[in-house]
Parts: sequence; C-alpha cells; structure tokens
Amino acid sequence: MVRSYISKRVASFGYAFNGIAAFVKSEAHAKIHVIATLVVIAAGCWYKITKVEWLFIILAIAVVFITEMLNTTVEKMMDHLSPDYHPNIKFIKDVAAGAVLIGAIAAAIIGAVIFIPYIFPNAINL
Ligand SMILES: Nc1ncnc2c1ncn2[C@@H]1O[C@H](COP(=O)(O)OP(=O)(O)OP(=O)(O)O)[C@@H](O)[C@H]1O
Repeated sequence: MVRSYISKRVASFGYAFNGIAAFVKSEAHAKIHVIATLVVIAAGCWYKITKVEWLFIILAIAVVFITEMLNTTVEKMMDHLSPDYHPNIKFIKDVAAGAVLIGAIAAAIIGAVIFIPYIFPNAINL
C-alpha cells in the first residue's frame, strides 16, 4: 500500500520531468528561456548577488517558465480541440499570451533592478 503510493508519486515526478524536457525540446521560446536563465545564473555568480536578490531571480525565472509552459499547454489544447478559427479560441489564446507578457515584463524589471547597479555602479541607484 505505502510502497504503491510511493512508486506512484515517483512516477508522477517522472511525468513532470518528461513534461519539462518535452517543453524545452519542442518550443523555440523554451530554448531561449533556458539560455537566458543560464546567463542570469552566471551573472548572479559573477557579481555575487545577495541571498535576497537570488530569491527574486529564482522567482522571476519560475514565473517566466510557468507562464510560458501554461501558455504552451493552452495553445496545444486549443489547436487540438478546435483547429478552426473561433473568437473564443482567440480570446483564450490572447489571455494566455497576456499572462506570459506580464511574467516577462516583471522578470525584466527584476533583472534590471538587480543587475544594473552591479553592471553600472555609477549609474543612478535603483
Ligand atoms: N483557432 C484560432 N481561432 C482564433 N484565433 C486564433 C486561433 N489560433 C490562433 N489565433 C490567434 O493567433 C494568435 C497566435 O496564436 P498561435 O497559436 O499561433 O500562438 P503563438 O503565440 O504564435 O504561438 P507559438 O509562437 O508558440 O507557436 C493567438 O493569440 C490568437 O489571437
């Protein structure tokens, strides 16, 4: 009983990791996010950003990936259910894309507020 519960949970983790791998493999946006994430992590290590700054960076990375992954699932679901043009599909896809945009803008602001003072120490203090 306990064993089957644990093996089911382990399998669920496997499916979730498969989902991340499938997303990165199939979506061009995902590859760009992975490269951007690696650049940001390298910059964070290089400038030795603080613990709190790391927390914001991790949150920003997560928001970008989560919104992009949910947007991709919404797009795939809509294309599967209704490949033809429909105003409701337009609404659903546009709202999902809007969520991605909000996440990306928030991440860009967080990145700028954290890294600009490190990159340009003499610039205005953000
Ligand atoms: N079946 C449809 N019915 C109505 N409008 C649609 C439909 N498919 C796409 N659209 C419109 O086209 C926009 C782009 O849709 P699409 O699925 O191509 O997303 P995308 O952002 O270009 O995705 P990706 O670049 O990840 O393939 C949608 O936001 C929506 O406005």
